[in-house]
Amino acid sequence: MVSLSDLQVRSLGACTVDSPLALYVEGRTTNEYYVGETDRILYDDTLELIASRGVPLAELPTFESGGPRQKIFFDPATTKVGVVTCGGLCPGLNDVIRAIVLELNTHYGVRDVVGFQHGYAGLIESNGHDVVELTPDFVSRISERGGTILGSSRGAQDPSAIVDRLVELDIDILMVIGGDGSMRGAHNIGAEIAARGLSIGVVGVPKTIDNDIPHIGQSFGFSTAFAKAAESIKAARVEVEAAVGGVGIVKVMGRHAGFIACYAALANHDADFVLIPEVGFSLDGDNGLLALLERRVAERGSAVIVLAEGAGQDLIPASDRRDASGNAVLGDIAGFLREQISKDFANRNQPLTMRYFNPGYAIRSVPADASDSVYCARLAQTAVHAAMAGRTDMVVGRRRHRFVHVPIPFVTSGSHSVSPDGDLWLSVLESTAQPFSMC
Ligand SMILES: Nc1ncnc2c1ncn2[C@@H]1O[C@H](COP(=O)(O)OP(=O)(O)O)[C@@H](O)[C@H]1O
Ligand SMILES: O=P(O)(O)OC[C@H]1O[C@](O)(COP(=O)(O)O)[C@@H](O)[C@@H]1O
Repeated sequence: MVSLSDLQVRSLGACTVDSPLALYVEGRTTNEYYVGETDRILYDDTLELIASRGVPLAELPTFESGGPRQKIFFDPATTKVGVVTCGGLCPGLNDVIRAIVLELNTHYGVRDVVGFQHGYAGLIESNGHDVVELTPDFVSRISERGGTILGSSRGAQDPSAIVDRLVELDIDILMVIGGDGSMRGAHNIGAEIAARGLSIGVVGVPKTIDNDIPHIGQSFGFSTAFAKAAESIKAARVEVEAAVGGVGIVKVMGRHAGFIACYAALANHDADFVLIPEVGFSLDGDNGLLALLERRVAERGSAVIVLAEGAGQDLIPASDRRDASGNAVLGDIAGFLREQISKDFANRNQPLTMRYFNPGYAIRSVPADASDSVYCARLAQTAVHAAMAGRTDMVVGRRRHRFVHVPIPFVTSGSHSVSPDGDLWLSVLESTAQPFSMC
């Protein structure tokens, strides 16, 4: 088993760059390691993860740098590429589709690009969805619109039927824009392709508005989404300040991760309490939400609660419902809090004006902002370079300002969430109310 300190010793010169294990520090302050021979990059957290699984150093999986290759695998003149978007919406989907098409056309001369409609369902012939021809003209202005021009869906689809369709349509590369579920699907499709001995590449561009995919840094569209969420928090602040005993609840998406709630709360200073799935909280007691809220409203006249949808699930009856893809359907924490707060204020004879905001779909359906738009384009370009070079069963991501190739199993196992001891959460606590949810 290798420890991080072993690697650090090696990185300081114990190995030469000719050794397959050779590591040297590329930038000592960033804690990233560049494997000279393979043009691969390692990071502390990856090394720790791998070391904790007891993987021998020689077998360390590493992240290959993204970018164009001198040798490509597919002949652009005969290559046909399919694009699909799956799962929930996210700002920037159309930017990614656009940039994939333009990169394939402009830099590689690939003219045959098609889109499958409504997620993996569009790859099942019997569902009867037409295939859309994606030309540079067709995609040139699509990034001005939110959502995805291809449509999306949830729900299990048979990888074998999908590969049948890819073969039937002569697809050489399938580009999947989707979240962890989509990438599990992409991995299964890749396995079916490998089992049949076919040369069809499957390359992913990871998508999640919740920003909870591990190993890829910030996901595209997230920054647009939390900026939009911040607008609702501001609106809630205006409303509650005008009311007598104003309490605002702004529910944002975030099934398992509270990044949208935290970043939106930090973007301006209108939130008093931020509730996220990663940090439990209680309603009752001196340090419980109800007492803190009552004090806040008594002192300042109003309060705004930013609530990630996955927060406080232990306080309400568990639901055994699942969505079409098998994701657990969350209990209605916002409804529960509204009820409890109303009862509590009534019991204390304290005036209350409740304002409830649920901007979830409004947040994720907007077009990407300028920064996300550029990020989407760069991710898409990296994905095209990887795909044309014959890479498969991988996604692209940006880590520490660098575009890399990440094997799909890395992004479908583990999770990325707000660390209760980390800088982000501590900043939220400093800028909002008491650390009640740490109890
Ligand atoms: N565990 C899984 N194995 C294979 N395919 C899956 C799995 N989960 C989801 N999928 C496929 O990925 C698609 C999108 O998954 P979903 O969980 O809804 O969204 P996301 O990709 O955003 O996580 C679904 O339509 C389904 O076909
Ligand atoms: O109503 P839908 O489409 O099922 O989406 C709701 C869910 O989608 C999300 O935005 C995440 O979607 P993905 O898992 O597809 O990325 C969650 O935050 C939210 O719970």
